[in-house]
Amino acid sequence: MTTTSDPTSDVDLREDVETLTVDNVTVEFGALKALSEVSFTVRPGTVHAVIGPNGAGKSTMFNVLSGVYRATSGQVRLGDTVLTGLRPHKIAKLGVARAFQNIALSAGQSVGENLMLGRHSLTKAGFVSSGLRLPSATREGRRHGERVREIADFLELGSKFHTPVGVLSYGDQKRVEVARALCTEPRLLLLDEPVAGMNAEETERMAQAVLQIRDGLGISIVLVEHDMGMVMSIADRVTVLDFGRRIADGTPDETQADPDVIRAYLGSGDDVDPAAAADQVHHEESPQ
Ligand SMILES: Nc1ncnc2c1ncn2[C@@H]1O[C@H](COP(=O)(O)OP(=O)(O)OP(=O)(O)O)[C@@H](O)[C@H]1O
Repeated sequence: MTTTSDPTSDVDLREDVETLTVDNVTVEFGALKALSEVSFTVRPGTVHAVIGPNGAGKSTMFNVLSGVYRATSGQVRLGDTVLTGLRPHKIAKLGVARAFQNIALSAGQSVGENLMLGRHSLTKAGFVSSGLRLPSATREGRRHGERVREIADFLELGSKFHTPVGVLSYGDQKRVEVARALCTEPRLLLLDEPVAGMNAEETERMAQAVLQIRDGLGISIVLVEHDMGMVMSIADRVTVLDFGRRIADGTPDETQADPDVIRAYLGSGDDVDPAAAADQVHHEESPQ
C-alpha cells in the first residue's frame, strides 16, 4: 500500500481547493454534548481522518460538516466562506460532496445512470431542452457522459458501467457511491466510514481509491472512520475524538503513540487495537 507522505510536495492541487477550518465546534443534544469545542484544520489536498471509539462524535462531526446538523456554537469555514448555518444543498454547491455510510444508490439503475444522477447539479440544459433533444442539450449531455465515464474508469468501475448497481458486490457499490460524489466535481470530499462492513480486500481497494482521488484530482478528503488500521495507513493527519472532545491531533505516527488515544481505544472495549494498527502500518511501510 502507498504510505503516508507529505502530499503538499508532490500533488497537483486543484486551484480552488482551500483550507477547511473547524473552529471550536460544539453540538448539544439537550443536556448531551456530542461535540465539545472541537477544532482542527484540513490542509488543501490532504486526507484528514477523524476517528474515535463508539459514541465519540464522528457522525455528528460529519453531519455538521455537511450541514445536516447545526453547530450549537463554533464555526466551520472553507477558505473564508462560513459553512456553519448553511443548508446541505448550499454546502454541496460550494464544492463539498459527501458519500454516505449507508449506500444510497438506485439499485435498479446502472452504474452509469447512478453517476449521471450525481452529475445532475452540474447539468445546465433544462428538462424541456433535454426532452426535445436540442443540439445544445445533446452536446452538453455528451460532455457529461464522457466525464462520468472517466470517473467510472478512475475508480475501476468502467467494466461495470452498464451493470445494475443492485447486483454489484458491496465493495463495488461503495465505490459507486464515492464515484457519484466525485461526479459533482467537489473540491472537498467527505467520506463517512467508507470501509464499514468491508472485507480486507475491499478495504485495501477503497484505501487505494482514496489516495488516488487525493493525488489524481488534487482535492481534500475528510475521512470519518472507525477502522483505525485503514486510517493510519493513508491519512496525512488524524484528529481523534473521545466523548465529543478532541483528545489528539497529529500525524498517524504521533496519534497512535499518544497515551490518551491508546487509553480511549482500549477503554472502549473496541476490537481495534492501536498497537496492532501501528504494526500494520509498519509492516506495510517495510521495503519489499
Ligand atoms: N440526533 C441525535 N440526538 C441525540 N443524541 C445524538 C444524536 N446524534 C448523536 N447523538 C449522541 O451524540 C453522541 C455522539 O454520537 P455520534 O453518532 O456522533 O458518535 P460516533 O463517533 O459516530 O459513534 P459510532 O462510531 O458509534 O457511530 C452519542 O452519545 C450519541 O448518542
